Amino acid sequence: MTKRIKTDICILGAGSGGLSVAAGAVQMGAKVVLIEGGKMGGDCLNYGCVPSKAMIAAGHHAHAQAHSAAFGIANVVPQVDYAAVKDHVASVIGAIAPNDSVERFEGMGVEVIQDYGTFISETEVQAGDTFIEARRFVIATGSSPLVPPIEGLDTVEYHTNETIFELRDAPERLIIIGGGPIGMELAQAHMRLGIPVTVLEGAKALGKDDPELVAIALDRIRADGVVIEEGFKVSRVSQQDGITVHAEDGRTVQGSHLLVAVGRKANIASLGLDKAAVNHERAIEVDEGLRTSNRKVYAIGDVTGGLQFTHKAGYDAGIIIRSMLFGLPSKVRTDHIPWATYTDPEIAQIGLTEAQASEKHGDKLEVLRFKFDENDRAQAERRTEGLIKVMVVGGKPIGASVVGLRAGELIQPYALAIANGLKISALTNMVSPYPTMTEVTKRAAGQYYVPRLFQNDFVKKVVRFTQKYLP
Ligand SMILES: Cc1cc2nc3c(=O)[nH]c(=O)nc-3n(C[C@H](O)[C@H](O)[C@H](O)COP(=O)(O)OP(=O)(O)OC[C@H]3O[C@@H](n4cnc5c(N)ncnc54)[C@H](O)[C@@H]3O)c2cc1C
Ligand SMILES: NC(=O)c1ccc[n+]([C@@H]2O[C@H](COP(=O)([O-])OP(=O)(O)OC[C@H]3O[C@@H](n4cnc5c(N)ncnc54)[C@H](O)[C@@H]3O)[C@@H](O)[C@H]2O)c1
Repeated sequence: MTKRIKTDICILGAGSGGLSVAAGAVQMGAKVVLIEGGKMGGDCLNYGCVPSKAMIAAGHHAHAQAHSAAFGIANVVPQVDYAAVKDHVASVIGAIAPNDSVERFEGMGVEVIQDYGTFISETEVQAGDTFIEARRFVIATGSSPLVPPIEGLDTVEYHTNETIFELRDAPERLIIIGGGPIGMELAQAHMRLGIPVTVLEGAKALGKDDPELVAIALDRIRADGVVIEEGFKVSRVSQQDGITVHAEDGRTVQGSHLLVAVGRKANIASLGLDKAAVNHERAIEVDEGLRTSNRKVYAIGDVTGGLQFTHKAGYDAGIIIRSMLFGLPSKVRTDHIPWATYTDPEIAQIGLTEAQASEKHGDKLEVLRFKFDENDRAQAERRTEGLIKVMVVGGKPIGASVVGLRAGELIQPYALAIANGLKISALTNMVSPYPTMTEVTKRAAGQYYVPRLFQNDFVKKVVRFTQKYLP
């Protein structure tokens, strides 16, 4: 039966971005309709961040069993039950799912429609038999795995992030096409669970991060046993001795299972964007305030392209709530959005990398460096492979890059500093408890003062003078 709804805000997509808008807007008094065609929680909860980090955690435990001898504890060969690991993954998703559930959002007062939505005009969306007119629309439909037109791919059974976490029989040998964050995180997790993995990367693995840091991470990932073939331009895939992937240069790699992880495509195909007068090419085009070419329609998160992270979708949500609910001008910025790749060691980045900062600021750039082997906690943990670099211009950090144990946590003081335009002295003024890994963030900042204080003749003269005459 046809139903018609008039509302303040209608959101398409209940993933990281859409849920944040819905929760914020309804709790501040707006009437909100939330349309979700797939699973509540979107990619992050069901096929992305959560299952991948749960698998990484399982891999970490298996790896620790096999690598404890240096601590005086005998190594053992871990007995991995792949299906039980998947039960663990499912139970972690299950533990978080209530936060994103229909019941929770209906409890807050959101009207949730479980169907796919499509624009039928500039002011109306249809979802099943329901027609929704809204003062403002939010497109938060996310992205899907990009499956490139590789010859023969459609003749073999392949996985993407949408199916790999459902697989319960352990692959004998896993091939992953794509050495980005998805490929490398899942490669190392599987390897540590006892599954031989080969990653086929067309260019450079983890190519979006600082190459010096990436080299440190890749050394350890290779030491775990992952084979990483870079510059591997896939020409075709065939069903031959299991699955065989062929490169343009004649290399071939065989495996029992194939995971394709070569990037994302925005979920825009069935949104009726032309009827909504929303400009788009590969992703939805938005202005600085995340408004589309139709002023009533906003777009946030993965569907806009750019940085595709859960915390970016959540940040976008805050920007448009300000604008939709209070009419206040608000602009997105991206210089303060960090990211982390949860390989072991992790790699984390905020702001400009050294190469980007050098290109932009030339001689004005100072790069501060601190290695983890000078950190006592890293020594105690036997995790001394690690490096932090901080890019400083005019006394302020404009970027930081970290590789090492818990880099995703260690980047956060710099996330705070860059978000608030703090000087490098804000980091050196901080007192870190000893012994913690976070001390590396302060010690890196401290390098700023080494030439200014410890290698400075003028300072030395002043100190000699004061030592003569100070009572
Ligand atoms: C394997 C993997 C690991 C990842 N790990 C991390 C990580 O560790 N940290 C991190 O920050 N990011 C990570 N990401 C990225 C993160 O998952 C995304 O950036 C995030 O989910 C984007 O949120 P979103 O709200 O834009 O879209 P999504 O979370 O994808 O939500 C979009 C929702 O819209 C729904 N939808 C689509 N079309 C319609 C329609 N027409 N009508 C109604 N509903 C519709 C979809 O079903 C979906 O539920 C990972 C991604 C993957 C694939
Ligand atoms: N820890 C995290 O925050 C995290 C983890 C996973 C994913 N993500 C998000 O999901 C996005 C998608 O991840 P992704 O790893 O799929 O994409 P990506 O675009 O980051 O990396 C894809 C890789 O595949 C390679 N590639 C592309 N086509 C290829 C081909 N035909 N043959 C061989 N290699 C090919 C590219 O050179 C690139 O290195 C990320 O950019 C990120 O925004 C985040």
